[in-house]
Amino acid sequence: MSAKVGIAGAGSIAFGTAALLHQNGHDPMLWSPSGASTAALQDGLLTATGAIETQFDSRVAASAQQLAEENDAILIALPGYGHKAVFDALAPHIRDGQHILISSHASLGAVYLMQALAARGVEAAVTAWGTTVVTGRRGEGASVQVNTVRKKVDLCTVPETRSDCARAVCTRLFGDVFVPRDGLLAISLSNLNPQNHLGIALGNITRMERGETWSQGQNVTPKVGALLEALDLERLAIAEALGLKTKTIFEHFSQSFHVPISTISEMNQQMHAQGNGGTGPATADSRYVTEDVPYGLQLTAILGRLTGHPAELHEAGIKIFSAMYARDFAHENELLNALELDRYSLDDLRQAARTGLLRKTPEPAS
Ligand SMILES: NC(=O)C1=CN([C@@H]2O[C@H](COP(=O)(O)OP(=O)(O)OC[C@H]3O[C@@H](n4cnc5c(N)ncnc54)[C@H](OP(=O)(O)O)[C@@H]3O)[C@@H](O)[C@H]2O)C=CC1
Ligand SMILES: CC(C)(CO)C(=O)C(=O)O
Repeated sequence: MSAKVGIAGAGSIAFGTAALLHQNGHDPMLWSPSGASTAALQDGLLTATGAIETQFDSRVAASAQQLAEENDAILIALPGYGHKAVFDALAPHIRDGQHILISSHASLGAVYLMQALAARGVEAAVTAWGTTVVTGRRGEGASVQVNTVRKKVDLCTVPETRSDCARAVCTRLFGDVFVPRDGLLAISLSNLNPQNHLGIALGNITRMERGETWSQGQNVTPKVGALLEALDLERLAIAEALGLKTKTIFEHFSQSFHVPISTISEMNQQMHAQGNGGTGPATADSRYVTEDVPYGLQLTAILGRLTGHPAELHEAGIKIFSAMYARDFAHENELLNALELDRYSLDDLRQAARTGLLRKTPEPAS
């Protein structure tokens, strides 16, 4: 049966995911928070090329309220720095039993949203994806180039009692690609973009700043690849300390970009050779830094400190980019700031990762 899916966002992932939903027989509706990114759909068909080839007339929402009210499920598909504003706009209109999917989840955003819903007495299931189900870039007008449809996407749901039901919903909408993970901390640690983009942006910052057109995969040279592998070891050490299973960087590139396992540099050279190595950012004002540093690296750094496995390269990346951009990326994260994370212990975070609600664990009576 065809489902109505509201998509908050109208950029590359929103368009690509709408195309996948349409291809799977469902009925997407897009919402652009400013209205700017859906303007091209007023008199144009959404046109996908690449890994998905389709063209259709997409529904467009005029407001967050319309998006929530006219759809069965809601997918959040925009950069992490827009999540809080979009959750605040949607939360008053979400109803009992509705499914909210976050693609990709950033910085315990699912907890922020669950708490807003709990304050209204609404019981909805919030599902966090470790990444996106497609990759791509929006092109001219209402077009999107879909570079890849992933074979595996990690997910978890809060409250965890809704996990099976939420996974069934995701599978019906997007296909049998979802791998259940053990709560929101596992999902946070399974998003590899922040660490990968740290190495890629650091190694290519002058290209970005000068607005050059450059191949991302080809420029994961052996030394950039070695940095990505070292960053990965920090992330895996934190996951292990938390008793959580997450994929390695080698599995990530192999499952997302369909290349055999080798060194990370060689895998990226192979992606470049087969045409899905992607194009790197042509501006320093890129989400590879402005999203991934505050909304990705920062949480890994916090978890590293809490578990006694400091993520030194991640921490150094936050400091280096803060110096380059003259910003304080460690304190820019609107979601973590709103959750006041430093008031809570690691055990409180572990609970919240399953329930969606961040509460102080009562001190044992002395
Ligand atoms: N593109 C890719 O291949 C991949 C992307 N991702 C992740 O997926 C997510 C979406 O990425 P992508 O679609 O490429 O990003 P885009 O930059 O294309 O997203 C643009 C959308 O984000 C909205 N937006 C931007 N800033 C804000 C803000 N401050 N408040 C509210 N809305 C805002 C825009 O709003 P408006 O409509 O008002 O202009 C627009 O709808 C990101 O988290 C990204 O890291 C992960 C893996 C691959
Ligand atoms: C290009 C790609 C797929 C890999 O870095 C990506 O994750 C992004 O655009 O955010």
